[in-house]
Amino acid sequence: MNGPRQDQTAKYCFGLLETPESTNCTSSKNEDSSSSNSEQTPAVPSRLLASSNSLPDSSTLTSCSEAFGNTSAKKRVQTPVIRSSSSLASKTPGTFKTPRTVGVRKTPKTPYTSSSMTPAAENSCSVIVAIVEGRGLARGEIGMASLDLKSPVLMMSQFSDTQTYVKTMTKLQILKPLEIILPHTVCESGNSSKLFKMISDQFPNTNISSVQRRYFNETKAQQILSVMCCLNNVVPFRYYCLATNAALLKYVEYIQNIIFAPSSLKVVFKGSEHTTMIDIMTAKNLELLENRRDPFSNHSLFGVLKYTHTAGGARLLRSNILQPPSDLETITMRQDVVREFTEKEEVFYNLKGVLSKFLDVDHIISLCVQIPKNDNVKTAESKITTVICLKHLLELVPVLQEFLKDCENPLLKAYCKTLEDPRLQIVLSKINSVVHEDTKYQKGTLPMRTQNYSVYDIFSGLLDVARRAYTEIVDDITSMVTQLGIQFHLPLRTAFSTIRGFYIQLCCSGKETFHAEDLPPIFIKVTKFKTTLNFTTADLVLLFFPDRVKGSLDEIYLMTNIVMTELLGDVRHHITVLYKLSETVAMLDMLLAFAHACTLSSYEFTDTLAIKMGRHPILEKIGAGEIVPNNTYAAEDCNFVLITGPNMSGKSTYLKQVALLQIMAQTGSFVPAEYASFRIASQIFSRVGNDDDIQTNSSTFMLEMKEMNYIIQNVSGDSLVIIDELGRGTSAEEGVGICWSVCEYLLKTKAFTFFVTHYKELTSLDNLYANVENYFMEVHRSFSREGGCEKITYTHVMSQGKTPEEHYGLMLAEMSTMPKDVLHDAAELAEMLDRLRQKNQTTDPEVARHRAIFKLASKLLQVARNSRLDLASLRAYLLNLRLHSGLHPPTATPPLATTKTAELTEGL
Ligand SMILES: Nc1ncnc2c1ncn2[C@@H]1O[C@H](COP(=O)(O)OP(=O)(O)OP(=O)(O)O)[C@@H](O)[C@H]1O
Repeated sequence: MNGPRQDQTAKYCFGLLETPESTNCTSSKNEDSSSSNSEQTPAVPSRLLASSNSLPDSSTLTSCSEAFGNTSAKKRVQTPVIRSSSSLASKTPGTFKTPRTVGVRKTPKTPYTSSSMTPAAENSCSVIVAIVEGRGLARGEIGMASLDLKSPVLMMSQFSDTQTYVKTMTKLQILKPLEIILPHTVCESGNSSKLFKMISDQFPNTNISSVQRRYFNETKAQQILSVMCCLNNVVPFRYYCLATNAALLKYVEYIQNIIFAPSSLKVVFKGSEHTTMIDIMTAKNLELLENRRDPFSNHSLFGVLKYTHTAGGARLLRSNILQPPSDLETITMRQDVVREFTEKEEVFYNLKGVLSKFLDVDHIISLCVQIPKNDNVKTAESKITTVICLKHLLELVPVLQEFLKDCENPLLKAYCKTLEDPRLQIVLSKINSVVHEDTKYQKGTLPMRTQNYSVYDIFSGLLDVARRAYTEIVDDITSMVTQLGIQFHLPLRTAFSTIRGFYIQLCCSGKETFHAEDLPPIFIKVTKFKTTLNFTTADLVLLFFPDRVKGSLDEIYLMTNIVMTELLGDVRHHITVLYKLSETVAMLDMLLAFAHACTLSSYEFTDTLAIKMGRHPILEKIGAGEIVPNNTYAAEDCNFVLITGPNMSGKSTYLKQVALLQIMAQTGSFVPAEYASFRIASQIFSRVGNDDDIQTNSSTFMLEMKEMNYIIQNVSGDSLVIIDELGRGTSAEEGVGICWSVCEYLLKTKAFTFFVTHYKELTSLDNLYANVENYFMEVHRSFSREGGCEKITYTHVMSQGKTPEEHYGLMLAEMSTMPKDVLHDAAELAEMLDRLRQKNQTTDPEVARHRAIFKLASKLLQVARNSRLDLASLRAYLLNLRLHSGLHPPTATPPLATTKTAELTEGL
């Protein structure tokens, strides 16, 4: 064990070579605390320091070096805490920049350092938490990493949260952090995020520090953790929680000055409460958000369900697919809503109609809460637009409420009540006191600009004059463009963009196509955008743009800005009700989308997974050819389903179908099946991928092993696991060995596992384990006279038992142009190996008897838990069960079902 790993002392290196200076960090801390000049902060290993940019523009921010007892906060605001040692940085290849941290609140009292621990410190907080939130469509996706300085356990979690951040706050309450680290972008003064504000409010005694967002880097985290994690520890493939780890670990090293030994850190992944954890690889394998082959196609689960009309609804759908709820009450409540929507067609269409008019509520809220650093025409314009959009939203609220008022579902009633909140109307009347009542939100920059000056003439005649001047100018431009259109017989129209100003647009999407070259020379600066040609004329540029138009508009905006700033200040007092509105609209939109996608949806939640005639939802969306439905069954007595069958018979499709239907059911959506019963899964795992991971430089085999290790370490009794062709990246013997031991590991758990394999040896697992059930994909062979060879027809039907097909790989190969003698030799060898294998596969009658007893006992238990039959039917069913148990000779009594689930059990 004298390899290089041992030489890495208590230090992880971010792609840097180790140098002796790095070990001096701890001892230098005390020297640093007496210094007031943060540039000399020796707490940071100087060789790693790199240049830092200017600090966030905020007078409230104080330097993190306060943590080390420095006093001159003001000076430190101007001077970055961690500075580069340029000479050293330039000498070190690939120097890693240090996280430039800024303590937003007071000094954290670090109770524990790697070198000392006082008794008093033992009871105090010692957890440092890093949090990051996704952006754009991923907003609400929270990554969290926490490290208890008292024990080297790194807790990671990633979950979807609402705009009220209930889950985040709950988690923080549990963690009781000493310090919270956030990306600098969310803490910037005047531009701080809602998450930052909530944390500051709810954790007034916790230090909050900001770190440059670029340190929330998932690739770096993987590098760091690969060095720092315990050898058997596996890090989940989840982007945001990984990203937080990079910032957290770097922060702990540089600011708390704590360095962990390599392979010493334990990583624990904790998903969010009441949601199912789906790791990023599984999300990719199952094509939850994106089609694997074509990222732009909508052939993904998200694409199947995306009938949403609002951005908030789409975001909610996305996060629910990635993290479906796992608490029964939530799911059944949603199911009931979807059912009500499907039953009440009028309500469905009315709600759909009004929701399609909604704008992105979250975006409008964020515009309302952002305070620009400087006021200028652009920010003034944005404020007016925000107010008009908000007015538009609030005017839709009573309409939405009206359509919901007769709904019976408690969830819909609660949403209706939210919409009744008088604060919504208070905000609207405040807006109406400033903006003309007939001002309407309109699509497009030009119409919106015209609306923007529909503010009451608070400044008596002044604003009116400016407004009139602007209208005249716009009228002049419009008539000039109309004239040009008549002159050149072209369908021209006036257009406007903030960057370009006024310009002329020619639409080329109709019957006639226009090319830039064919335009008369009067038209200049021609650009093509999708289906339009955009251009201007010298007259338009000279006469109207920019000064005349811009001057009058600027005047309007600046005058209106004063009013708008005051109005938005008032709106912010009622911002919580707007967040609630946003949540309501998003949830209604998502549930309506589920109702839209609904075809048949009859399912319940029990302890059994039983799907009758289930179909693959994405395959169905693609709509190429007939979809063959299949049944699925897994229960306590049969929680391990082993599937064999020839290539192309539909095994992988079937596996994914099971997981996709489970996810759909847990989101509250329909499932494409005749009937289904699900057991709520706390985690869904998959090992399906077949690509080499170039990014992490892993071979196929290495990747399979990593993924399997992750599953093994995290699987629990209520997980759903799908595994496709494990072990194919190595030799057949090793592959069988690995598969066998993985199967045995999973068989010890109560997880529902669906395992697809080509290794026939594994089918004899059912001799040893009564909870293994073999299934196979049926194919039909026929002789094709035309081709003079055997033909295979794929039925895609799954049946119970082991596949009778032999050497199907060779059959497929025969269809290729492989030389006949090579194939002949291969067939002979395969047959020889088969004979050997069959010799070892004999079923002991005693084993078979034990198996039958186990099955009967499990079925009886299932009946006791789920039966809803009357006494006579139950008696008949139990008699039938005994007769078919294999413990007595069966008679001709037809099977009777207790519930639909039991019916399926029999059917399968
Ligand atoms: N139930 C089904 N109904 C209709 N088409 C199906 C069904 N299942 C699979 N298919 C189609 O059959 C083809 C092969 O399916 P799949 O890749 O799942 O087979 P496989 O058995 O996993 O193959 P291999 O062992 O080579 O990986 C796919 O094109 C798929 O669209």
